[in-house]
Amino acid sequence: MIIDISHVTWERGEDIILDDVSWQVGEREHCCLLGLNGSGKTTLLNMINGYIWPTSGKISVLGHTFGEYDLRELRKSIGWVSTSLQQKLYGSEKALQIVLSGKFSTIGVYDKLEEEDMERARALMDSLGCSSFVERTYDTLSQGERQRVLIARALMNSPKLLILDEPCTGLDIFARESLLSMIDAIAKGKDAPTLIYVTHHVEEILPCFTKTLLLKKGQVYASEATESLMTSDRMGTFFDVPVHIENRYGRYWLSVKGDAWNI
Ligand SMILES: Nc1ncnc2c1ncn2[C@@H]1O[C@H](COP(=O)(O)OP(=O)(O)OP(=O)(O)O)[C@@H](O)[C@H]1O
Repeated sequence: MIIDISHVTWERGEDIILDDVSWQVGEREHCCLLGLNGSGKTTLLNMINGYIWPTSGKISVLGHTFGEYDLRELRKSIGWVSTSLQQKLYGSEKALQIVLSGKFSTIGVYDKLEEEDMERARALMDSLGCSSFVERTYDTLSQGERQRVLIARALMNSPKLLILDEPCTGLDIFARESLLSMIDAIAKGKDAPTLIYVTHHVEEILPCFTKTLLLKKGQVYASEATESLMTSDRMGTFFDVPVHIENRYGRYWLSVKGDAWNI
């Protein structure tokens, strides 16, 4: 089992941020995590990466039960691409350096690099369409270019679990589709990591994400095959708004029914 979360609750004062959450993800069972703002997605990811500890319940990631294993070691096998990571990086660093830092899961490179690390970083950048800006500083890159650099960085360590937290935020529609096709290629690759894709948008759910966890107000609303969740009825009840879901070319497209806000 890649992720095994059992009856996890996280309380902050009077507030229950995660409420009796259970979630299992098997090997290469690429999964989407969908929920509106404030539903608890980031909190759950912080927990999977061992940055916060549950008030109650049990967590095991990559077969290691929390509390019995060195989390710093565990994090080396998890690639995590998120906005908070973007904010921590040094803008003056070259894209190649940023990718190389993924080997040590550090911000900046302080350890010795081997020739094969350089080769791997360049090959990853190549496969993610970053070869034209290898030597450019991070702060000169567009949002789409930055996301690709961060994914290359996350893949440096050949992680077993790759978490992509809203990677399409701030991308235009073509940059989004281009990034999604790269993510699809990673999911289908030989020795692919298990992917967790976090989003607010059903349009971004690629066919490779066969399972979906719907999180609502800190609770698991549903965790099952994506196909069975992506119906107008179920998503309308999930969002508490009448919606229409269409499947086109294997992707789901959501529109809010015209009278939902008396438009
Ligand atoms: N340290 C904390 N102390 C108190 N409340 C917190 C803390 N961290 C998160 N919360 C609250 O928990 C709820 C869930 O937050 P979280 O960031 O996990 O949601 P999210 O689904 O990632 O939202 P978004 O899509 O907007 O990023 C929010 O109401 C947030 O204010």
